[in-house]
Amino acid sequence: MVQERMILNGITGMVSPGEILAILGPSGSGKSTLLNALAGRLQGRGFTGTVVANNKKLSKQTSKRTGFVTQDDILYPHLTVRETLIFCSLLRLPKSLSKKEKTSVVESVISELGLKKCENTIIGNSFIRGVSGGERKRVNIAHEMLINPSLLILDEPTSGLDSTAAHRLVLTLGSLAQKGKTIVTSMHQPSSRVYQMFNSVLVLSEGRCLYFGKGSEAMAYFESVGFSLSFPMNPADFLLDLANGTYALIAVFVSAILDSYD
Ligand SMILES: Nc1ncnc2c1ncn2[C@@H]1O[C@H](COP(=O)(O)OP(=O)(O)OP(=O)(O)O)[C@@H](O)[C@H]1O
Repeated sequence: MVQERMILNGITGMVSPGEILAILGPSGSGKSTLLNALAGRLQGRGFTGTVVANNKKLSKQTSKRTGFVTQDDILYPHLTVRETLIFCSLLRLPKSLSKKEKTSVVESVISELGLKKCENTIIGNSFIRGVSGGERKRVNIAHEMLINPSLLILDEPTSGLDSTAAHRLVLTLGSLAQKGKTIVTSMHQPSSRVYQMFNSVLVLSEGRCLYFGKGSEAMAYFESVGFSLSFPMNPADFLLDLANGTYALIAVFVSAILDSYD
């Protein structure tokens, strides 16, 4: 018999055009599952709850306007960046567009994602040297940008990138948001300068929502409920420690010591 398991429970949140919502939480907390639910990819697979876009239930029409950048890519190592995007545009863009129009969509996405410098470099893999890790992530985003999505969902787009490349990538996401896109991204360990670019954050801990609100107000909220910092640190690290239960453990430990003095 198949055993059922609760992966997410009682999550509520919202995000508007022009904003970046970051889903934070430790490994296994349910970030990818939540992103899949938001994209309507869990329907009929034990998913209960409601996801609405512009006050309407998700439909085929909304899925067509949703771009989903997965954690693992499936790019052809021998194609160049430009060839990859042309190939994808020929497959994904409507038949009503001519080849010339599809190519011009590719041109604008290449410049929007800052890929001009490497457009003729092959993608590569672990055996054949190709684009850098950061450029590869951008190609994945470009892949989804070809369909001009209203909602762009990204699963750990900065994993494996150094802090500078991660910051640059999130700056690009910020510029897409400024053009009116709605961005929802999971992120494992954002630096403080990346964290301050999020409009709102949703912190998950074992499938439950620990915090949903403005990124800039998270620390004040946790301070108001008794979790304050003893020294300055990256808010994202603090939230991850909370989600991992580290602070709760410290609180229990301190109270146990106090009890032993009574
Ligand atoms: N189809 C499934 N069947 C059983 N368990 C699942 C399934 N999908 C996810 N899980 C479990 O649900 C939990 C959450 O998984 P999920 O991939 O959403 O976490 P995550 O926060 O994205 O993790 P990571 O940061 O490591 O990618 C994990 O314990 C995972 O093993």
